[in-house]
Amino acid sequence: MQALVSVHSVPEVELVLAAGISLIDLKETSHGALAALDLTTSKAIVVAVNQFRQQTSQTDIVISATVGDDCDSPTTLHQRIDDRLHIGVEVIKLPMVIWGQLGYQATIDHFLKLRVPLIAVMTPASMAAENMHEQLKWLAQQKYWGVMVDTQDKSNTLTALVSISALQGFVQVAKSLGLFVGIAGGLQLAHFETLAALNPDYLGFRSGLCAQGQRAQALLPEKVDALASRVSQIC
Ligand SMILES: O=C[C@H](O)COP(=O)(O)O
Repeated sequence: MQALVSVHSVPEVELVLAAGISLIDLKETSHGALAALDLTTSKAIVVAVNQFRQQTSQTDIVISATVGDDCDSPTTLHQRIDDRLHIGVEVIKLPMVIWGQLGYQATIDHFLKLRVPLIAVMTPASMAAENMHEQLKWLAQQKYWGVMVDTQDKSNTLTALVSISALQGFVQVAKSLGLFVGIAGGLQLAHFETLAALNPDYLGFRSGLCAQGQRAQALLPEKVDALASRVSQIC
């Protein structure tokens, strides 16, 4: 299992890479849950990751990016995805309000046909929905690369909103369908063991690694190190 950490600057990605975290997620953390990071900063982060790759020959690093909590049109979505792929982002995360909306299907299909790895982000409420299995099946049929659950309201942790058994069902079904599956949403380090036991492909973190548990604050090196060490202990 791996850990994903959302970063919003070059110093942050350097900290995270040095600790041994392999899933690097570009995100604007000052507002929203899946806000897109500006392209200039995103590009600088990608350059820093590529330098690190060259220096260390590490091959398991993956760079993902979000494209916004919402979007105003398919054209804007196309542009946002294209821009990020162009600078070297490898995986694109899409919120449910975008991937679940018919109006965006043609745009999304375009990138799926190009084999661009897309992650569909699901809401906590959808974990308990009767059609959760069907939705995962549909995502797999569409050839999404992965799926993850994440919270929108960062004042609550995922575990306060979704039962462990519902998360277990989500992970099991997604994995059986060949989707790369992640769990995130206000997770603290204390949640690590319980959620890692569900055997997702990754756990995603931001708030729980920041000063005062506030995702807009800086990442704390000791917490990033503690996360990396927990990951290495179970791998
Ligand atoms: O994709 C992972 C998220 O950025 C996690 O953020 P969070 O821990 O603040 O919910």
